[in-house]
Amino acid sequence: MALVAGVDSSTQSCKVVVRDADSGELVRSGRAAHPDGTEVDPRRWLDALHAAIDAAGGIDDVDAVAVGAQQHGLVCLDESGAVVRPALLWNDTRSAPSADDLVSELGGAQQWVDAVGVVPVASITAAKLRWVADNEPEHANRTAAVCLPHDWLSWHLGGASSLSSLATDRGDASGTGYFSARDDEYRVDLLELAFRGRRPELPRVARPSEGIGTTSAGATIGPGTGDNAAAALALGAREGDLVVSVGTSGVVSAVATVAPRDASGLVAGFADATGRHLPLVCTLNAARVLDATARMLGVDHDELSRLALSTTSEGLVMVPYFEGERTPNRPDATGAIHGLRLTNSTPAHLARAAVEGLLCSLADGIDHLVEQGATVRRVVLIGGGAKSEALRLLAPAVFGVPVDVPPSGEYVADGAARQAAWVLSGKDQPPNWEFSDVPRFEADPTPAVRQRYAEVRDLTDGV
Ligand SMILES: Nc1ncnc2c1ncn2[C@@H]1O[C@H](COP(=O)(O)OP(=O)(O)O)[C@@H](O)[C@H]1O
Ligand SMILES: O=C(CO)[C@@H](O)[C@H](O)COP(=O)(O)O
Repeated sequence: MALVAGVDSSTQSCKVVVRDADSGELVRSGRAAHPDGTEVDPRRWLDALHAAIDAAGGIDDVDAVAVGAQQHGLVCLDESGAVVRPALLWNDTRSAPSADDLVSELGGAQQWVDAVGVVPVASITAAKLRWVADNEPEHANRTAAVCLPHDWLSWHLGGASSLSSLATDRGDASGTGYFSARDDEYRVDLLELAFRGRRPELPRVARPSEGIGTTSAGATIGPGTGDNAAAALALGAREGDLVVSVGTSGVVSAVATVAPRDASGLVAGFADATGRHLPLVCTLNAARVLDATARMLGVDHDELSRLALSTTSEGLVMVPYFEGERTPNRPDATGAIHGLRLTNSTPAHLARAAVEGLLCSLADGIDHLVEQGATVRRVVLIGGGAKSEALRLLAPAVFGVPVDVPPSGEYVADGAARQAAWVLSGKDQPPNWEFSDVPRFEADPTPAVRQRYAEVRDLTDGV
């Protein structure tokens, strides 16, 4: 039996799954925590990867491995391959003014969409490069190569021999702001614009099922990809499937054969891991809104969910911009509670408002994707937040459509494992792994909840 391993190096933790390459059956798994914070030394990701691999019983017996990881994070390397400064993560908003500068320097949002399908916001790698160039010129001058979290981990799995052996894939490259998913090529002019004339080496963009190296134990290393592209691959997403992920980020994405061109910047024109496109809306505030609300109420997640389901919100609305927001682009916004009355000032109402506020921000994301031409055949809910029963039960009410919730699992790591099996097979298409029956959640739509959220959403913008 050939085995493959898949990795999800996400914002909060590293997860490893080992699966049968032919059937996809789960053989074993492991995980390890990442440090907190919006800048992280990549070597801590490597520590967590090794700890997660150990927890999964090792990967010396696998034939192929691939890495999925959080998108956009900026890893700067010097001539020797050493890390120049801690990686700036996708949810680090200090680069917001740099993003605005880049948009105006190219002539506006439409110019960026025409060039790379993406309008820079703080999360996009190009904005982080500009921030380093303007604020840490000594680090910028030492930077000989730039890559993304998954590129860097794959490179280390393969021995990290030289900068020229760095490789990435189209899915993750499309989140940099200097790669066009539509034209399948780097825009070195935009890299230079972002890094103020510097031209660091970039990872080679491998084909979706191309091996990019071997581990010390001889396993083939797949190209890997960004976490959202990996999740789509795991779920076998087809046109009409909207994948909603509630992790640290809230993401709504859909595979498409045509690249979107959204000059409003709400929908990013990323690529998927199979050669198609992955129009995507991403928020900064998702599972941690529930974490914070549970903390405020002094309860655990199960109790938060029970409280939320024990009442309606009765006019209480939470706007969940706890960490600023990316979609809409309000990096300085804060969270807010609206509509407090003596009658709704209870832990249960607050719990309900938190779940509904989070779902309303995701529902806005669904609307944006539909406005960009996505069709909705089904909505699939994944990510750590989907473990909340309240989220599962209230999602179809707030979204106004039935919601499929696959069994709790590591879909990003699974997508990476499926890519590894694809690389191993040498075939045109990923292997046909069996999917178990997916429970469908249905509920009467509650448009009044969204209406009330829309009335107050824009009242708090910055401090
Ligand atoms: N039962 C639960 N209800 C709500 N949130 C949960 C539950 N269990 C875990 N989470 C949250 O899910 C998040 C982790 O999800 P995950 O998708 O792994 O995130 P990431 O990919 O960003 O690292 C954490 O914020 C965690 O607190
Ligand atoms: O920035 C994006 C997508 O554009 C995020 O989806 C990151 O890729 C982080 O994902 P999680 O760790 O929250 O799953």
